[in-house]
Amino acid sequence: MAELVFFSGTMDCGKSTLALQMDHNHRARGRGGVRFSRNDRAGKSRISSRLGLQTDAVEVGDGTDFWEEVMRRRTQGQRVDYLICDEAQFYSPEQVEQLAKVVDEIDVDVFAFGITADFRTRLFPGSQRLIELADRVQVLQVEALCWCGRRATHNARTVDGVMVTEGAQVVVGDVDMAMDPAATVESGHVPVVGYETLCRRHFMRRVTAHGANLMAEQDQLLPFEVDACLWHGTGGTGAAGAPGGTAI
Ligand SMILES: Nc1ncnc2c1ncn2[C@@H]1O[C@H](COP(=O)(O)OP(=O)(O)O)[C@@H](O)[C@H]1O
Ligand SMILES: Cc1cn([C@H]2C[C@H](O)[C@@H](COP(=O)(O)O)O2)c(=O)[nH]c1=O
Repeated sequence: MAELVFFSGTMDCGKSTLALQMDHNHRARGRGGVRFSRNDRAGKSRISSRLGLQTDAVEVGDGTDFWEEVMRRRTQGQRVDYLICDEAQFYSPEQVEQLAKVVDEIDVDVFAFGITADFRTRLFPGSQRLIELADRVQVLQVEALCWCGRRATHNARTVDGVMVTEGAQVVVGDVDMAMDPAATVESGHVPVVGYETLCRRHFMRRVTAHGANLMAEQDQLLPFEVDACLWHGTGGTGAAGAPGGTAI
């Protein structure tokens, strides 16, 4: 029996890699599939993984109707056993309902991949509908990490290196683009939007890796020893993880 599965997690946890792997494995066994994506970082009509793999895909737009897409291909004699749907957080709730219909009415497996929540911790409408309708929501095994070493559960947005909680829901970007705010003072500068995965504690406190390093530098200037028990000791990678630092 066909299934609608939502593979979900934070940014940078391997969703697109898994999408490409699943497509490969199903195709290798003779099944016919169609790959879809929307707003991939590599550009239109692509599915790209940070591991270096990328392939072509059908770009989903506001007008895409998944039911019609599958029926058209089948009418033309193309075999369609499954759909790979990357960046599914950007699909509309109606499009997710079309995916459910494809599963239930014509027995096509749908494997959807996407983040659940935006930089304000609010569900994307497409992800919300997937959570409501999917046969299974599968959280990816590979965990993105916060700078402190804890599992990352939230996607923070930075503008010129500073975490923000206001702005448009959709801004395509990557996790490597956070920059030093001090480097942005020259005139004519176009703000750089980036993302950073954080644990809930540091998301709520708005402490990114850059902020944590700044605080650690300030700590080192203190003329006295700060009680070591302030350090939460989770094995963080930044200087802020060092014993003796202020608890952040
Ligand atoms: N140079 C690298 N070596 C090994 N693994 C890497 C490398 N770069 C990225 N990765 C892995 O790729 C994952 C991101 O994969 P990707 O499919 O692009 O994520 P997502 O689609 O969830 O944003 C990272 O969590 C990491 O495990
Ligand atoms: C949190 C958040 C993310 N986005 C964008 C940024 C990326 O282009 C994609 C996520 O891609 P990934 O393969 O999972 O890394 O979503 C956004 O538009 N708005 C947000 O709030």
